[in-house]
Amino acid sequence: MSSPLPASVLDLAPVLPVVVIEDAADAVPLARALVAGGLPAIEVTLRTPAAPAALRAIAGEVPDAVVGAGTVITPEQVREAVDAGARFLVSPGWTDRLLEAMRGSGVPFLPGVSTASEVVALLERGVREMKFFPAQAAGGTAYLKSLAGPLPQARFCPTGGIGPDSAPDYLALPNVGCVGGSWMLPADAVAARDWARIERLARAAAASAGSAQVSPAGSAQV
Ligand SMILES: O=C(O)C(=O)C[C@H](O)[C@H](O)COP(=O)(O)O
Repeated sequence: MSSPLPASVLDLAPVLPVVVIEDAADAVPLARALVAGGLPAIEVTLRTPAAPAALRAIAGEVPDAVVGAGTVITPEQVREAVDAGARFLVSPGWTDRLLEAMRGSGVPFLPGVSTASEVVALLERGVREMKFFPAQAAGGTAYLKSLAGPLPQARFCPTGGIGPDSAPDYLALPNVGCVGGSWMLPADAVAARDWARIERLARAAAASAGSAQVSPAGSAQV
């Protein structure tokens, strides 16, 4: 069996690849390429009909991966994802109904925020770890630095528009635990099933995270 997971999604790995899978047959080789490149925590978005089968395949066949579900926006999807083997849940936003389902799921979760009021509302509900989405469009590192003043207890996984150049800047912030993104999974590489290229890009992403001044709380590995 796999080792126990950290209680927080932010402490799984510094870089969380965000995967969109059109063909469930691609799930296992894609996950193996990410793991081989040093990215063991993998978010499979529930944006495609293939997603539940992809989750199930990775959970069953890639023991070194820690697979979770992204784009979880309904309580029904919480159940579907956990049933398929998701070991963490990520959402681009949140509602009280969704939060209740995520809390009841038994796996760590990250609701998404993009404003100070949403952060305050989650803190009020006892949630301190959040996805910051869409990171670049919502204000990037400058916005997260500004939040750290009044709201230092909140920690984030910024996602959305992050690339190899900006990832280390995010990871250097004290209120960032990990960054998410799809930059190591170009659509043409996935379409061509170029797993070797994806492994190279994953390795570069993992290395750039290693070169950032990661805060101690964000540096834990699986
Ligand atoms: O699907 C979700 O739940 C989302 O919230 C959106 C994703 O996190 C971003 O689409 C990934 O960002 P990119 O690296 O810009 O591709």
